Amino acid sequence: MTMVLKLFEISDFLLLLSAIITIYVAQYYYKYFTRVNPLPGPFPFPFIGNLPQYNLWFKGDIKAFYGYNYKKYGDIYEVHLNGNRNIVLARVEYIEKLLTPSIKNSHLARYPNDEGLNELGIGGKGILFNQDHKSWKYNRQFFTQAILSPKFNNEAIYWTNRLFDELEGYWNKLYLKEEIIKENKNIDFTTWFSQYTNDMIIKLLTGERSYSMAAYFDTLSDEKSEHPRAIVDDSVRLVQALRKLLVGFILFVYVPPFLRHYIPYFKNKADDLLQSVRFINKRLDEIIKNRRKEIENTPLDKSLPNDMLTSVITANTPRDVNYTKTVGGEALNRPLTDSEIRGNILDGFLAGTDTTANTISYIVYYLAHYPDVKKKMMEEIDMIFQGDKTRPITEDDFQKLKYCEAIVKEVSRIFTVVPTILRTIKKPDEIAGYKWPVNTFFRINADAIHHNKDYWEEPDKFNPDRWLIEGSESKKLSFLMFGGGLRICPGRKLAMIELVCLTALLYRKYEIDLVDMNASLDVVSGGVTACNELLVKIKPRN
Ligand code: HEM
Repeated sequence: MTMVLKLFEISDFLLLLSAIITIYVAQYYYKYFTRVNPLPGPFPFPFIGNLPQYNLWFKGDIKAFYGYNYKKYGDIYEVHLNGNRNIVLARVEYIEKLLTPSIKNSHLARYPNDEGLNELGIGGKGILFNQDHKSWKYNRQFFTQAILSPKFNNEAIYWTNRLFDELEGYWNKLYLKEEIIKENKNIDFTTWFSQYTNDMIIKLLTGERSYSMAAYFDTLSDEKSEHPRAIVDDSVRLVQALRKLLVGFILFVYVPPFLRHYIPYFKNKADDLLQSVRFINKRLDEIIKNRRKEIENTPLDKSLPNDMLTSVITANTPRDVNYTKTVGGEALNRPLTDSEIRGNILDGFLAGTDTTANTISYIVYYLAHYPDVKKKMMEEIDMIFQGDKTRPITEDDFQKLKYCEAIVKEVSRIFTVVPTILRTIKKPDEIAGYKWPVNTFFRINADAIHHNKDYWEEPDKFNPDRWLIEGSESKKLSFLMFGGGLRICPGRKLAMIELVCLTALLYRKYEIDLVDMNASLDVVSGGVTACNELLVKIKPRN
């Protein structure tokens, strides 16, 4: 009897469960088939949308996934991921409203919701993850003021040279001694430049030295770097926490709170990330506090360092030459709080390291495959430096390195490091010929736009010269290396300084060859397309 009851109970339970699932599935597909503006796209599954196609077929590679669907479905299609309907756009005519630089443009949000980012403590602060229009505008004003100032640019050129000297010091010991050159050792270029950009951005943003390159050198060499171990370890801890946040924040954007809070796999990851954020905040707060003290103790007539931290601390104080009385028509003439300052510094790190480091790897890859381009570049470099392989690069040199600049742009067009750009509309609007409700999530496929023959002549040809032909400016919004509109990358000048100067510093002195000319680029593409490894051999140029 109890057996029968038990069976009855189990079958009842299964019946109930299957009824719930059937209702959910029916409701899911009812919503899907009655959605506003149905567009072509891969067919979604209940609960998981297009996750199987994205994860199983394309191994979570954004570039490959959106590239494949673009070929199949065209300039406008939809995919369903992470509980959101993504409208994917690949024509400049479709994105004008989203990326118009007018202050009247209200489509400034990136993500459909910011609950998770707020929970992580990075939403509503700084600029990168800030979806609050007023607060974003306020912070962006000071970020831009700091990073685009001439003295910041000079600082960037100075540190590009200085850290390159440090890098060469390590390379000399590891790869370039007479007896080692014969061994023809492989260098993982990507890892070195990832460490380089960490050290570079931390110095420029905070004025503090960090020792990522030294730490990497220490892992490769028996002879250790000259920097005290404790200082190296301390800076590595900060960089590791920052990198964890950079890679992991997406968990707080797309994974539902229930999973983050209660399901062990997600909860452990979420807790780990929250701990990293607490650590980062504590370290940055210490740095901010110390700098405030240093500034207070510096007489008004004495100049201050040129890093971003000093600029944002002194913004809207008597030290500020650009005292800003209004921001977007509103009186916001107060200095930034510590929490706002922290948000801006954090954003500079998150947005300014991997983007730059990976681009330099792609430049090396393309130059190796296009000897004619490399030859032309060498002519420019040799003309400017006249055989001097060691003098620091100046602002004047940077301005003259036009072909190097064209190479940076062409590599970024043909192999785009940020393949898609995101916007969510916060009021209904007509976009790409359809009327969309509030909170529609758009993904602009920069990669596809960069390869569209309507905007580019022979789009698949790697041709830096296209950037130098007078009067052949690319069509508005067809080049999205740095995004566009009001949220365009504020670090673009810094990025160009780093990339152009590094290209010249590297090639004026070294011959750089790929270890395997037949290998394609080894990349994984998320928000940023990251190079896993780029093995090269270097030797001094004759
Ligand atoms: C090759 C290097 C770089 C590339 C390709 C790049 C690309 C981008 C792109 C595509 C965006 C999104 C723009 C949009 O949504 O329209 C962006 C935003 C941003 N970038 Fe960069 N970036 C680079 C370097 C840097 C550097 C060096 C910094 C600063 C230190 C920086 C700071 C930022 C910030 C703070 C944002 C957010 C802007 C906002 O939301 O208002 N980036 N970047």
